[in-house]
Amino acid sequence: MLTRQQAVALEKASNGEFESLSQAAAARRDAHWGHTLTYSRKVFVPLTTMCRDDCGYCTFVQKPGTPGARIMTPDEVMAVVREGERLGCKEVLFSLGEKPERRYPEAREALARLGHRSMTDYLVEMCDRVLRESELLPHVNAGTLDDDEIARLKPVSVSMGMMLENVSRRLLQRGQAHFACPDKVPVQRLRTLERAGRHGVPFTTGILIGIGETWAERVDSLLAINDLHRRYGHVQEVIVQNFRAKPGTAMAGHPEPSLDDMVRTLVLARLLLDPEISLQAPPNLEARFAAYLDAGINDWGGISPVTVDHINPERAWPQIDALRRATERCGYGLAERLAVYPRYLRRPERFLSAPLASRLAGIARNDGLALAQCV
Ligand SMILES: O=c1nc2n(C[C@H](O)[C@H](O)[C@H](O)CO)c3cc(O)ccc3cc-2c(=O)[nH]1
Ligand SMILES: C[C@H]1O[C@@H](n2cnc3c(N)ncnc32)[C@H](O)[C@@H]1O
Ligand code: MET
Ligand code: SF4
Repeated sequence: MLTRQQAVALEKASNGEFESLSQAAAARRDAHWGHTLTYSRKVFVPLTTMCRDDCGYCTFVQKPGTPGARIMTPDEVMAVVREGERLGCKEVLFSLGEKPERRYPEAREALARLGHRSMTDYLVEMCDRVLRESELLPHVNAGTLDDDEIARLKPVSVSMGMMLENVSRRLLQRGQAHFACPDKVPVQRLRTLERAGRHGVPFTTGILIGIGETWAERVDSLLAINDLHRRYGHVQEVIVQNFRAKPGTAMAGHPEPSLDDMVRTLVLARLLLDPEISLQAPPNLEARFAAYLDAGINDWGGISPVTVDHINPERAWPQIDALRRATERCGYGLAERLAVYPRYLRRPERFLSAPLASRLAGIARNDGLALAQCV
């Protein structure tokens, strides 16, 4: 739809030019996804807040020795899951710090008390427990993963995710967002994305904008995602997320991207990515989120009636009713979806373990979720 050169040149497009591109993006969304926006009703489980990385924008991460640094116990996890079940949630989003046991003895000790040697081992156990003891479906957002980790997580989760963030290597330099972050080295992120493709894992990824990257680097990040999707067919959704500056972080004084920047980047993403890739932007990180609809998004991501957004805890989710009204005012409907997109249910032999495939087929039948509309 757009060449790299055209996409890079968009940085300088006038408002008038952008207007027509935004219409093209919305038309591309309508043609593929119809007039329905989706969301996933979920609970958010921050399995551990300890992390071996130190992203300049992150308030989720807590250093051992501070009160917030911990690993949730199985009982704590299951209490959240049961509350989600009571309120009709269908997804458990496990989001966690990356491999804290490789950096901190405190993390190794806490894991040992739970009977494990790595966070991934514990994560596999908890996903399995969620599947056995609840109706909810685990989705894993654990950062970079190796082949063995993906192979062990695939049978106990319906999908996995990891934000690419950006392919820019500049951001690893001292004073930049990803300084001292081994898991934010672009080639490591890309390898995880590729491994997920080879393992046939329905995958959520995306870019974080406003962290010091250039427009051309956003273009290259989206193109890298699209290339991997063309090889493996596994990228179910791409999130375009706006950086929010947080007090107490290295990037507290860094400017946040404007609404116009977000809208332009969403248009770029919709026009660069293959149309079957769902395009998601979070409604809780921008008060005027309804403007995203004109830029071609088709999904609002996970919304929880139970838990806060642990990554952006100061940003409350909109109530689902309010999201529905805002979506309807723009002429679109709102429908619930599962953590895994429908097209993967049509190719279960590659993308789902057999028990999960039959379980999902049952849920889709019984709940009449928005499964028909997309390819
Ligand atoms: O609906 C989803 N939302 C996902 N989200 C969005 C999340 O639910 C929230 O919308 C954002 O964290 C808002 O702060 C992610 C956000 C990330 O930054 C990284 C990974 C994910 C993964 C998912 C996901 O798989 N499904
Ligand atoms: C889980 C995801 O949350 C995103 N993330 C982490 N910190 C912030 C922030 N301050 N603002 C917006 N998004 C953030 C990153 O993209 C990470 O991959
Ligand atoms: N640590 C992982 C990442 O940055 C998971 C989300 S951040 C809590 O990708
Ligand atoms: S964003 Fe993820 S990888 Fe980075 S510090 Fe926070 S928890 Fe760790």
